[in-house]
Amino acid sequence: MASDIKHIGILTSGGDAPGMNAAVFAVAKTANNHGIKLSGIRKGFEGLIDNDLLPLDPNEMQRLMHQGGTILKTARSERFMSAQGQNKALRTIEQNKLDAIIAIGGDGTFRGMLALSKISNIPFIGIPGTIDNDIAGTDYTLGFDSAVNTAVKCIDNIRDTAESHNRVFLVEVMGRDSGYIGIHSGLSCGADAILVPESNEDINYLLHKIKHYNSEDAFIVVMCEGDELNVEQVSSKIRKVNAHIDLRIAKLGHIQRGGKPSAQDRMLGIRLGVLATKAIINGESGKMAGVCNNKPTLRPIKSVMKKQSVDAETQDLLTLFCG
Ligand SMILES: Nc1ncnc2c1ncn2[C@@H]1O[C@H](COP(=O)(O)OP(=O)(O)OP(=O)(O)O)[C@@H](O)[C@H]1O
Ligand SMILES: O=P(O)(O)OC[C@H]1O[C@](O)(CO)[C@@H](O)[C@@H]1O
Repeated sequence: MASDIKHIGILTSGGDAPGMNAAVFAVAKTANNHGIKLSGIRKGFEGLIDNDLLPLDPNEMQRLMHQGGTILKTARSERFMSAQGQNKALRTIEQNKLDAIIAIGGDGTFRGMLALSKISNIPFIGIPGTIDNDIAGTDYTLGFDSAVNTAVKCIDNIRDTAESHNRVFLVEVMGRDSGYIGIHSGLSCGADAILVPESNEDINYLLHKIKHYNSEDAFIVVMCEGDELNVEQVSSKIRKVNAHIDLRIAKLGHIQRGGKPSAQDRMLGIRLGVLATKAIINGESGKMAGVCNNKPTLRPIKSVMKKQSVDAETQDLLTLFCG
Protein backbone atom coordinates (compact mmCIF):
# COMPACT_ATOMS: atom_id res chain seq x y z
CA MET A 1 0.00 0.00 0.00
CA ALA A 2 1.43 3.42 -0.93
CA SER A 3 2.23 5.74 2.00
CA ASP A 4 0.31 9.03 2.43
CA ILE A 5 3.57 10.73 3.35
CA LYS A 6 4.74 13.09 0.60
CA HIS A 7 6.76 15.66 2.52
CA ILE A 8 8.81 15.25 5.72
CA GLY A 9 10.39 18.07 7.73
CA ILE A 10 13.49 17.40 9.80
CA LEU A 11 15.03 19.48 12.60
CA THR A 12 17.89 19.31 15.09
CA SER A 13 17.28 20.93 18.47
CA GLY A 14 18.96 21.48 21.86
CA GLY A 15 22.73 21.00 21.99
CA ASP A 16 24.38 19.94 18.73
CA ALA A 17 25.90 16.45 18.76
CA PRO A 18 28.39 14.74 16.42
CA GLY A 19 26.47 12.27 14.25
CA MET A 20 23.43 14.50 13.68
CA ASN A 21 24.53 15.14 10.08
CA ALA A 22 24.86 11.40 9.43
CA ALA A 23 21.28 10.91 10.68
CA VAL A 24 20.02 13.71 8.42
CA PHE A 25 21.86 12.09 5.49
CA ALA A 26 20.21 8.72 6.21
CA VAL A 27 16.77 10.33 6.40
CA ALA A 28 17.43 12.18 3.11
CA LYS A 29 18.56 8.99 1.38
CA THR A 30 15.63 6.89 2.64
CA ALA A 31 13.06 9.59 1.86
CA ASN A 32 14.51 10.04 -1.62
CA ASN A 33 14.34 6.30 -2.30
CA HIS A 34 10.63 6.41 -1.47
CA GLY A 35 9.95 9.50 -3.61
CA ILE A 36 9.32 11.64 -0.51
CA LYS A 37 10.35 15.30 -0.39
CA LEU A 38 12.52 16.26 2.60
CA SER A 39 12.85 19.77 3.99
CA GLY A 40 15.34 20.81 6.64
CA ILE A 41 13.95 23.10 9.34
CA ARG A 42 16.73 25.46 10.42
CA LYS A 43 17.59 26.22 14.07
CA GLY A 44 15.27 23.65 15.62
CA PHE A 45 11.92 24.96 16.82
CA GLU A 46 13.01 28.52 15.95
CA GLY A 47 12.88 27.60 12.25
CA LEU A 48 9.47 26.04 12.71
CA ILE A 49 8.22 29.30 14.23
CA ASP A 50 9.91 31.49 11.58
CA ASN A 51 9.07 29.32 8.55
CA ASP A 52 12.79 28.85 7.86
CA LEU A 53 12.97 25.71 5.69
CA LEU A 54 15.43 24.53 3.05
CA PRO A 55 15.29 21.61 0.59
CA LEU A 56 17.68 18.75 1.44
CA ASP A 57 19.52 16.85 -1.23
CA PRO A 58 20.85 13.36 -0.31
CA ASN A 59 23.96 13.79 -2.50
CA GLU A 60 24.90 16.98 -0.72
CA MET A 61 24.22 15.43 2.68
CA GLN A 62 26.46 12.51 1.74
CA ARG A 63 29.34 14.98 1.39
CA LEU A 64 28.55 16.65 4.74
CA MET A 65 27.79 13.64 6.95
CA HIS A 66 31.34 13.44 8.31
CA GLN A 67 31.16 16.95 9.78
CA GLY A 68 30.57 17.68 13.45
CA GLY A 69 27.82 20.00 14.67
CA THR A 70 24.61 20.16 12.68
CA ILE A 71 24.32 21.66 9.21
CA LEU A 72 20.65 22.40 9.98
CA LYS A 73 21.78 24.53 12.94
CA THR A 74 20.12 24.21 16.30
CA ALA A 75 18.73 26.33 19.12
CA ARG A 76 17.26 26.34 22.58
CA SER A 77 13.99 28.10 21.73
CA GLU A 78 12.30 30.10 24.48
CA ARG A 79 9.56 31.13 22.05
CA PHE A 80 8.52 27.53 21.45
CA MET A 81 7.78 27.12 25.17
CA SER A 82 4.71 29.37 24.73
CA ALA A 83 1.37 28.59 23.11
CA GLN A 84 1.94 31.53 20.76
CA GLY A 85 5.22 30.02 19.50
CA GLN A 86 3.67 26.60 19.08
CA ASN A 87 0.73 28.03 17.11
CA LYS A 88 3.14 29.81 14.79
CA ALA A 89 4.98 26.50 14.32
CA LEU A 90 1.67 24.89 13.40
CA ARG A 91 1.12 27.54 10.70
CA THR A 92 4.54 26.70 9.20
CA ILE A 93 3.59 23.02 9.12
CA GLU A 94 0.31 23.82 7.32
CA GLN A 95 1.80 26.37 4.90
CA ASN A 96 4.51 23.94 3.80
CA LYS A 97 2.14 20.97 3.74
CA LEU A 98 4.45 18.92 5.96
CA ASP A 99 3.03 15.41 6.47
CA ALA A 100 5.44 14.43 9.25
CA ILE A 101 8.39 15.68 11.32
CA ILE A 102 11.57 13.94 12.41
CA ALA A 103 13.10 15.69 15.44
CA ILE A 104 16.70 15.00 16.49
CA GLY A 105 17.57 16.14 20.01
CA GLY A 106 17.43 15.39 23.70
CA ASP A 107 14.57 14.96 26.14
CA GLY A 108 13.73 18.68 25.95
CA THR A 109 13.26 18.37 22.19
CA PHE A 110 10.98 15.38 22.74
CA ARG A 111 8.94 17.37 25.29
CA GLY A 112 8.63 20.06 22.63
CA MET A 113 7.31 17.54 20.09
CA LEU A 114 4.85 16.17 22.65
CA ALA A 115 3.61 19.75 23.26
CA LEU A 116 3.16 20.20 19.50
CA SER A 117 1.27 16.91 19.24
CA LYS A 118 -1.29 18.26 21.70
CA ILE A 119 -2.38 20.93 19.22
CA SER A 120 -1.71 19.05 15.97
CA ASN A 121 -2.10 15.55 14.55
CA ILE A 122 1.16 15.72 12.63
CA PRO A 123 2.98 12.39 12.89
CA PHE A 124 6.47 12.65 14.36
CA ILE A 125 9.39 10.44 15.29
CA GLY A 126 12.28 11.42 17.59
CA ILE A 127 15.94 10.51 17.18
CA PRO A 128 18.01 10.74 20.39
CA GLY A 129 20.80 13.24 19.74
CA THR A 130 22.70 14.54 22.76
CA ILE A 131 26.24 14.02 24.01
CA ASP A 132 24.80 13.39 27.51
CA ASN A 133 23.45 9.86 26.72
CA ASP A 134 20.73 10.49 29.32
CA ILE A 135 17.74 9.17 27.35
CA ALA A 136 16.10 5.85 28.23
CA GLY A 137 14.97 3.51 25.44
CA THR A 138 18.29 3.48 23.61
CA ASP A 139 21.71 2.04 24.45
CA TYR A 140 23.37 5.20 23.18
CA THR A 141 22.44 8.67 21.97
CA LEU A 142 24.04 10.33 18.96
CA GLY A 143 27.20 12.22 19.92
CA PHE A 144 27.96 10.41 23.17
CA ASP A 145 30.70 8.19 21.75
CA SER A 146 32.40 11.12 19.99
CA ALA A 147 32.21 13.32 23.10
CA VAL A 148 33.71 10.57 25.26
CA ASN A 149 36.52 10.04 22.75
CA THR A 150 37.26 13.76 22.76
CA ALA A 151 37.24 13.84 26.58
CA VAL A 152 39.56 10.81 26.68
CA LYS A 153 42.07 12.49 24.35
CA CYS A 154 42.04 15.62 26.52
CA ILE A 155 42.40 13.72 29.81
CA ASP A 156 45.27 11.62 28.36
CA ASN A 157 47.02 14.89 27.50
CA ILE A 158 46.38 16.23 30.97
CA ARG A 159 47.87 13.05 32.45
CA ASP A 160 51.14 13.63 30.56
CA THR A 161 51.68 16.99 32.15
CA ALA A 162 50.22 15.90 35.52
CA GLU A 163 52.72 13.02 35.72
CA SER A 164 55.61 15.27 34.76
CA HIS A 165 54.85 17.60 37.69
CA ASN A 166 53.32 15.08 40.14
CA ARG A 167 50.15 17.16 40.15
CA VAL A 168 46.55 16.62 41.10
CA PHE A 169 44.14 17.57 38.32
CA LEU A 170 40.42 18.18 38.66
CA VAL A 171 38.96 17.73 35.18
CA GLU A 172 35.38 18.85 34.67
CA VAL A 173 33.40 17.16 31.89
CA MET A 174 29.94 17.89 30.46
CA GLY A 175 26.78 15.81 30.79
CA ARG A 176 24.36 18.17 32.55
CA ASP A 177 22.83 16.18 35.46
CA SER A 178 24.00 12.82 34.10
CA GLY A 179 27.29 11.03 34.76
CA TYR A 180 27.75 9.04 31.53
CA ILE A 181 30.51 11.17 30.00
CA GLY A 182 32.36 11.34 33.33
CA ILE A 183 32.12 7.61 34.01
CA HIS A 184 33.09 6.45 30.50
CA SER A 185 35.93 8.93 30.05
CA GLY A 186 37.13 8.57 33.65
CA LEU A 187 37.28 4.77 33.60
CA SER A 188 38.87 4.79 30.12
CA CYS A 189 41.62 7.13 31.35
CA GLY A 190 42.38 5.33 34.61
CA ALA A 191 41.11 8.23 36.73
CA ASP A 192 41.80 7.96 40.46
CA ALA A 193 38.35 9.32 41.31
CA ILE A 194 35.14 10.08 39.41
CA LEU A 195 32.51 12.37 40.90
CA VAL A 196 29.04 11.78 39.46
CA PRO A 197 25.74 13.56 40.12
CA GLU A 198 24.07 10.25 41.00
CA SER A 199 26.19 9.68 44.14
CA ASN A 200 26.79 11.73 47.31
CA GLU A 201 29.33 9.22 48.62
CA ASP A 202 32.03 9.53 45.94
CA ILE A 203 33.46 12.70 47.50
CA ASN A 204 34.21 10.76 50.69
CA TYR A 205 36.11 8.08 48.72
CA LEU A 206 38.09 10.83 46.99
CA LEU A 207 38.96 12.63 50.23
CA HIS A 208 40.01 9.39 51.90
CA LYS A 209 42.26 8.50 48.95
CA ILE A 210 43.84 11.91 48.56
CA LYS A 211 44.61 12.15 52.26
CA HIS A 212 47.20 9.41 51.70
CA TYR A 213 48.43 10.71 48.34
CA ASN A 214 52.19 11.33 48.58
CA SER A 215 52.71 13.55 45.49
CA GLU A 216 54.89 10.93 43.78
CA ASP A 217 52.69 10.60 40.74
CA ALA A 218 49.70 12.16 38.97
CA PHE A 219 46.27 12.05 40.61
CA ILE A 220 43.39 12.54 38.18
CA VAL A 221 39.88 13.37 39.33
CA VAL A 222 37.16 13.44 36.67
CA MET A 223 34.20 15.55 37.77
CA CYS A 224 30.80 15.70 36.12
CA GLU A 225 29.52 19.24 35.72
CA GLY A 226 26.21 18.26 37.34
CA ASP A 227 27.81 16.95 40.54
CA GLU A 228 26.36 18.39 43.74
CA LEU A 229 29.73 20.11 44.37
CA ASN A 230 31.48 22.30 41.82
CA VAL A 231 35.20 22.09 41.00
CA GLU A 232 36.10 25.01 43.25
CA GLN A 233 34.30 23.43 46.21
CA VAL A 234 35.97 20.06 45.60
CA SER A 235 39.34 21.78 45.26
CA SER A 236 38.95 23.49 48.64
CA LYS A 237 37.84 20.23 50.32
CA ILE A 238 40.91 18.48 48.89
CA ARG A 239 43.25 21.20 50.15
CA LYS A 240 41.76 20.88 53.62
CA VAL A 241 42.69 17.18 53.89
CA ASN A 242 46.03 17.47 52.08
CA ALA A 243 47.51 20.95 52.15
CA HIS A 244 50.79 20.10 50.37
CA ILE A 245 49.52 19.06 46.99
CA ASP A 246 49.98 20.92 43.73
CA LEU A 247 46.48 21.12 42.22
CA ARG A 248 45.19 22.41 38.89
CA ILE A 249 41.68 22.65 37.44
CA ALA A 250 40.75 21.98 33.78
CA LYS A 251 37.21 22.48 32.50
CA LEU A 252 36.88 20.75 29.14
CA GLY A 253 33.65 22.57 28.21
CA HIS A 254 32.27 22.78 24.66
CA ILE A 255 35.37 21.23 23.11
CA GLN A 256 33.62 17.93 23.96
CA ARG A 257 30.67 18.76 21.70
CA GLY A 258 32.65 19.68 18.59
CA GLY A 259 34.75 17.66 16.19
CA LYS A 260 34.07 14.97 13.64
CA PRO A 261 31.69 12.18 14.66
CA SER A 262 33.30 8.85 15.54
CA ALA A 263 32.60 5.91 13.22
CA GLN A 264 30.23 4.57 15.88
CA ASP A 265 28.21 7.82 15.91
CA ARG A 266 28.10 7.89 12.09
CA MET A 267 26.78 4.32 12.04
CA LEU A 268 24.28 5.10 14.80
CA GLY A 269 23.11 8.17 12.84
CA ILE A 270 22.68 6.09 9.70
CA ARG A 271 20.75 3.33 11.50
CA LEU A 272 18.48 5.69 13.41
CA GLY A 273 17.84 7.90 10.38
CA VAL A 274 16.70 4.91 8.32
CA LEU A 275 14.63 3.50 11.18
CA ALA A 276 12.89 6.84 11.84
CA THR A 277 12.04 7.43 8.17
CA LYS A 278 10.69 3.91 7.68
CA ALA A 279 8.63 4.34 10.85
CA ILE A 280 7.05 7.51 9.45
CA ILE A 281 6.35 5.78 6.12
CA ASN A 282 4.73 2.86 8.01
CA GLY A 283 2.35 5.21 9.81
CA GLU A 284 4.09 5.26 13.21
CA SER A 285 4.05 8.39 15.39
CA GLY A 286 5.00 9.62 18.86
CA LYS A 287 7.90 7.18 19.05
CA MET A 288 11.67 7.39 19.43
CA ALA A 289 14.01 5.46 17.13
CA GLY A 290 16.75 3.91 19.25
CA VAL A 291 18.93 0.83 19.61
CA CYS A 292 18.33 -1.52 22.52
CA ASN A 293 20.80 -4.37 22.97
CA ASN A 294 22.11 -3.17 19.61
CA LYS A 295 18.77 -3.87 17.86
CA PRO A 296 16.74 -1.13 16.17
CA THR A 297 13.85 -0.29 18.48
CA LEU A 298 10.86 2.04 18.44
CA ARG A 299 9.59 3.12 21.87
CA PRO A 300 6.77 5.51 22.77
CA ILE A 301 8.42 8.86 23.42
CA LYS A 302 6.42 9.37 26.62
CA SER A 303 8.24 6.36 28.15
CA VAL A 304 11.81 7.23 27.16
CA MET A 305 12.61 10.49 28.85
CA LYS A 306 15.51 10.19 31.36
CA LYS A 307 17.92 7.45 32.38
CA GLN A 308 20.48 7.24 35.18
CA SER A 309 24.12 6.50 34.49
CA VAL A 310 24.91 4.31 37.53
CA ASP A 311 23.57 0.75 37.32
CA ALA A 312 24.86 -2.19 39.39
CA GLU A 313 27.70 -3.06 36.97
CA THR A 314 28.85 0.56 36.76
CA GLN A 315 28.77 0.89 40.54
CA ASP A 316 31.00 -2.20 40.81
CA LEU A 317 33.45 -0.70 38.31
CA LEU A 318 33.52 2.62 40.15
CA THR A 319 34.12 0.88 43.47
CA LEU A 320 36.87 -1.33 42.04
CA PHE A 321 38.79 1.38 40.17
CA CYS A 322 38.00 4.54 42.13
CA GLY A 323 36.79 3.37 45.53
N1 LIG B 1 7.95 21.39 27.92
C1 LIG B 1 8.28 21.91 26.73
N2 LIG B 1 7.33 22.44 25.92
C2 LIG B 1 7.65 22.94 24.72
N3 LIG B 1 8.90 22.99 24.23
C3 LIG B 1 9.88 22.47 24.98
C4 LIG B 1 9.63 21.91 26.28
N4 LIG B 1 10.81 21.49 26.79
C5 LIG B 1 11.75 21.79 25.86
N5 LIG B 1 11.20 22.37 24.78
C6 LIG B 1 11.88 22.87 23.58
O1 LIG B 1 12.93 21.98 23.22
C7 LIG B 1 14.16 22.73 23.10
C8 LIG B 1 15.32 21.83 23.34
O2 LIG B 1 15.32 21.39 24.70
P1 LIG B 1 16.66 21.47 25.58
O3 LIG B 1 17.22 22.85 25.44
O4 LIG B 1 16.30 20.98 26.93
O5 LIG B 1 17.66 20.50 24.83
P2 LIG B 1 17.60 18.93 24.63
O6 LIG B 1 16.70 18.62 23.48
O7 LIG B 1 17.27 18.27 25.93
O8 LIG B 1 19.06 18.64 24.14
P3 LIG B 1 20.41 18.54 25.02
O9 LIG B 1 20.32 17.27 25.82
O10 LIG B 1 21.49 18.47 24.00
O11 LIG B 1 20.49 19.75 25.88
C9 LIG B 1 13.97 23.86 24.11
O12 LIG B 1 14.86 24.92 23.86
C10 LIG B 1 12.52 24.24 23.86
O13 LIG B 1 12.39 25.05 22.72
O1 LIG C 1 25.69 24.88 24.94
P1 LIG C 1 24.86 25.21 26.14
O2 LIG C 1 23.51 25.74 25.79
O3 LIG C 1 25.62 26.07 27.09
O4 LIG C 1 24.56 23.86 26.89
C1 LIG C 1 25.49 23.12 27.60
C2 LIG C 1 24.85 21.83 27.96
O5 LIG C 1 24.51 21.13 26.79
C3 LIG C 1 25.09 19.84 26.80
O6 LIG C 1 26.31 19.92 26.10
C4 LIG C 1 24.18 18.87 26.11
O7 LIG C 1 22.99 18.76 26.82
C5 LIG C 1 25.33 19.55 28.28
O8 LIG C 1 26.30 18.55 28.48
C6 LIG C 1 25.72 20.92 28.77
O9 LIG C 1 25.43 21.07 30.15
